[in-house]
Amino acid sequence: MTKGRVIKNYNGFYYVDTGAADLTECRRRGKLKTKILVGDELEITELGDNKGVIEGLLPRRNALRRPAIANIDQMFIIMAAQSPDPNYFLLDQMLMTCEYAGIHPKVCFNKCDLNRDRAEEYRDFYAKCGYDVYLVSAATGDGIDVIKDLLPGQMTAFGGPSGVGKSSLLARILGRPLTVGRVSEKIGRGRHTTRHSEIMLLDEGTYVVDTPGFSALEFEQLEPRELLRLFPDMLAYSGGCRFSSCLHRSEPDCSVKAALAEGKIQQERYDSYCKVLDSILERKRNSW
Ligand SMILES: Nc1nc2c(ncn2[C@@H]2O[C@H](COP(=O)(O)OP(=O)(O)OP(=O)(O)O)[C@@H](O)[C@H]2O)c(=O)[nH]1
Ligand SMILES: [Zn+2]
Repeated sequence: MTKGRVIKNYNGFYYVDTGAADLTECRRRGKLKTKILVGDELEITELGDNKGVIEGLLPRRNALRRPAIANIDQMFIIMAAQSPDPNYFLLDQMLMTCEYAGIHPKVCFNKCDLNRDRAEEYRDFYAKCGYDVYLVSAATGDGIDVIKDLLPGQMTAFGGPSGVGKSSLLARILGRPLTVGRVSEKIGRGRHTTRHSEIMLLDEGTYVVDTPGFSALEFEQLEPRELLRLFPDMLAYSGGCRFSSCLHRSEPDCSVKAALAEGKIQQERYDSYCKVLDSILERKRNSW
């Protein structure tokens, strides 16, 4: 049996990178019931002629829901320093979506040529929350090498809201337009312009994946108690609350609110937490 990773799912076939020069075109065994995602690591039986059968999935380390991608080693949330202007709640929602998937993301501010001061403000803020923040400009090339150096041996995903310059940034990082990939050359399909998630194989063991349609979870569906886990900077202070059921909103003797008062938790983060908590509680009230 051979181990490999699903790079692309197309027309019912899974294209698997086994480290060989060519991808292996696989179908799944009928008895295999689990849904297979792009990024999944699996065991295949090779049938020769770059064809194979998927025998089973290796355990998943994490999985994004939208788009569905498994086993992301690192994820960058891209924001713009300006146009579109960043905002804390939007970025918090994207960070929460990653944390929910089991991914502690990094943050990258693009368009720093337009407003470096604001990018630095955000960098300092999110560094205090425990996130690595990178300042770049796809226009000038500033900071791009630092990102490139983080890629070898990893599967890296890039996500972010529309218009932040994700395509420009990826083109800079990859040194070529996003719509032409080595993967599609390998499959022999040449140029393609569809934007479903497809992993680009840069080098052995180095993958880059775009996340078209990446958007925040519908947090209303979460349980109130699940929410704090999505804010690692606040979770760290929750151990000392008087009530084990504390939602850190209006309960007395709350160690999260104490940390907020002492400036150990930043107000904007707590505000994001409360905003989402309120929408969850509102949904619960309405469903009774
Ligand atoms: N000043 C400046 N403009 C940039 C930079 N990066 C991208 N842009 C511009 O921002 C606009 C959006 O860039 P795209 O790369 O298309 O952005 P995108 O995030 O892929 O956009 P979607 O396709 O909507 O997801 C374009 O007009 C780019 O020229 C940058 O670093 N600085
Ligand atoms: Zn509390």
